[in-house]
Amino acid sequence: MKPNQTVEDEPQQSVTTMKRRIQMLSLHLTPLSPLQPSPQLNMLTCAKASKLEVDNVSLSSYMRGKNREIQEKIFEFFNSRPDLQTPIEISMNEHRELCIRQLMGLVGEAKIKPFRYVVEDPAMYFAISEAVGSVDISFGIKFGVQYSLWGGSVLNLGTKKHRDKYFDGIDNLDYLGCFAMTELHHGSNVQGLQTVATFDPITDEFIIDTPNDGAIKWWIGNAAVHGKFATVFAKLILPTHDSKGVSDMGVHAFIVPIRDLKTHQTLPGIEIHDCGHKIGLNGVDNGALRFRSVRIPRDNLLNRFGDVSRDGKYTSSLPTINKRFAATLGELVGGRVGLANSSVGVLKISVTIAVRYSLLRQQFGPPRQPEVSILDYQSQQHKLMPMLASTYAFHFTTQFLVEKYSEMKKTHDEQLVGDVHSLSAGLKSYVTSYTAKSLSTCREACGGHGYAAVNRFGTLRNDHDIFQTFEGDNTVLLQQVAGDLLKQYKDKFQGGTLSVTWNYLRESMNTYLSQPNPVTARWESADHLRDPKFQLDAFRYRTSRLLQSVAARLRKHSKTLGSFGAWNRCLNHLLTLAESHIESVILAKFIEAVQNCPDASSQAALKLVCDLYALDRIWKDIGTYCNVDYVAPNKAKAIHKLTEYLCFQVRNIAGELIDAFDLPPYVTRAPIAMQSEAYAQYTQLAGFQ
Ligand SMILES: Cc1cc2nc3c(=O)[nH]c(=O)nc-3n(C[C@H](O)[C@H](O)[C@H](O)COP(=O)(O)OP(=O)(O)OC[C@H]3O[C@@H](n4cnc5c(N)ncnc54)[C@H](O)[C@@H]3O)c2cc1C
Repeated sequence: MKPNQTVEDEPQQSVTTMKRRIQMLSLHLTPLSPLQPSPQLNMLTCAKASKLEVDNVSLSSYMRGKNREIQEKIFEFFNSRPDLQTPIEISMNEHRELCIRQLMGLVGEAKIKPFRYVVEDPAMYFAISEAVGSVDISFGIKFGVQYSLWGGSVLNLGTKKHRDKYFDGIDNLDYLGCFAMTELHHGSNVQGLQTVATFDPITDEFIIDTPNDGAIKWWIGNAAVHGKFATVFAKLILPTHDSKGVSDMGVHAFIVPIRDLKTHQTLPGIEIHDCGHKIGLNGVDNGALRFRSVRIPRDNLLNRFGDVSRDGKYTSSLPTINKRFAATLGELVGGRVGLANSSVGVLKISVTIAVRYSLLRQQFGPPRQPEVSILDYQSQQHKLMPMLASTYAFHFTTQFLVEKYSEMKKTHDEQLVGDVHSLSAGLKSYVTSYTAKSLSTCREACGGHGYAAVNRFGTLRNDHDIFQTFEGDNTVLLQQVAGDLLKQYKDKFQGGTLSVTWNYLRESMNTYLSQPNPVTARWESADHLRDPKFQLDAFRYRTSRLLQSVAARLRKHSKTLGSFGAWNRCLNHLLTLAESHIESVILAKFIEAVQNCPDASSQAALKLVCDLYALDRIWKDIGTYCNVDYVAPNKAKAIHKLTEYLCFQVRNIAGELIDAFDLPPYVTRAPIAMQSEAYAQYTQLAGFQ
């Protein structure tokens, strides 16, 4: 009984409450009579009545990155060149040839030369890469292999002599190249690579060898058909001076010419085979490479982190194999930043097609009234609106990642290096997994027409799927994030400082780990639930709890299982921790983006979307929150109701939110995304006049 309630009021209240409950129940149990308006539609009308007005121009200008102009130039160029557009049906060989022509067209005809941006202006480079991937994902990956992997390894792992010798050839595509790290037996475990590069002091050369079939370089992009060079990762072997033995200096990178520059013939000692037809990305020629005593000059060692002198002495500013290995791999994080960024690009395209079509498509409706748009169904909103909200959330967070990466490239600040490494691993993993799942959801949300190849979900899904695996398998990358969190946690206890993205854990040691407050656990007003402080606290509380509990479990299990066994025993827990942390970072960045938005109407729209992102995530994990008494049952119910309401609200501005991505029709392309002309396009394509 409430404090101001009288005893006489009570039975009256109970009767009213009971009546209301019976009414609610009967709504669920009674089949809708043809004359009755559906309760869902009543809710819709309500939601529509309070529709936000969105100033599309300002929202879209807030969303535009500062490098939008170059993206538009790329879209215009390819839009004007039907001969460079990828048809729906294309054979593997034709697709490979088309991809190389697309690349040549970009550089030679559109005069866009991205190579210098790899180091000088990464934000510009990633913007170009995202736009190129919107033309064709195979083209985007081929572009990435040339400039980010092959070119990036030369710039980031080599020194001035390499830059001077190779820059122009890579830039103008005379030196098409590959990045040969993975072997048949080893992908994720790069330290397990077996290819060897043995120094020969007599000839001043390295001899590259594939010691067994397991060491054949596998999956190497650009190798099967087009590549002239490869950056080959191999164990550096030096003869020792004192005895007949040799010493293994760990994995290093070497430039190995694989085809003749003029004749394009495969060079002696090198065997190249085709990895064949793949599930997707068939415009990229992945190949396998075997080396038999291939000699390369000593200068071809990419020697930024370790060098060999003429007399065979090894020098490095880094003291151990592990440190050199970490530094080498650390220079390659640009690829992950690019993949996270491009994956958001794919998600935007997919959500745009699905939402546009869902607004247009009508099925069923109240009796004797027009049919309703399928986006008016609660289930359709449930599939697509949180996805739209996540797309916005990822957009702002990957922008932040790109900024941090660019800053790191300029300053080489050590703390930033660690921060970007972990953030890029976490975001690449989280975003690409999310996009991969969403592509299937979008296809299904568009019904039969979603299955037509022309509407693109199949190609997008197949081409994007491998984003989850290359540049670091997602499950492996998440473990790096978890490992980093645990290290920071331990350092903190030992008096160290936390890096910027992890700052919130400082508080977690105090506030977040205290028992949940039983009073706030019951607060259920919309104002409270939509307060960014509540939302962020909830995300961070979950991360902090997971961190503390997994640390305790690891300590306990390592006594009996050793560290490897204990890690494996807690693996799922560790992965949940990493995802939870990444979600905390994503929400923090989204909230910041909402707060920084200068236009009031755009800010209101973004706030709505951000609230949906936050509450939907909390709702998805509501069991955890309830189990630890962070959220009481009444609050859980309020979160659910509010999430559904926000879905309705976001649905009402879904068209505007999609338009703010500003994707030209050339990029979306799917006829079902063509707004009002969708069906006309469709029938024309099928051959109807
Ligand atoms: C189309 C394509 C293009 C590619 N291009 C290139 C290229 O140009 N250059 C290049 O060098 N490589 C390239 N690769 C290789 C790619 O980088 C590797 O496939 C990737 O690193 C994963 O390694 P793997 O295939 O050995 O997978 P594995 O490491 O064998 O993984 C298989 C499964 O085991 C799981 N697993 C592995 N280790 C662990 C662990 N510690 N804990 C829990 N689970 C684990 C993974 O999660 C995964 O589900 C390409 C691959 C493909 C398919």
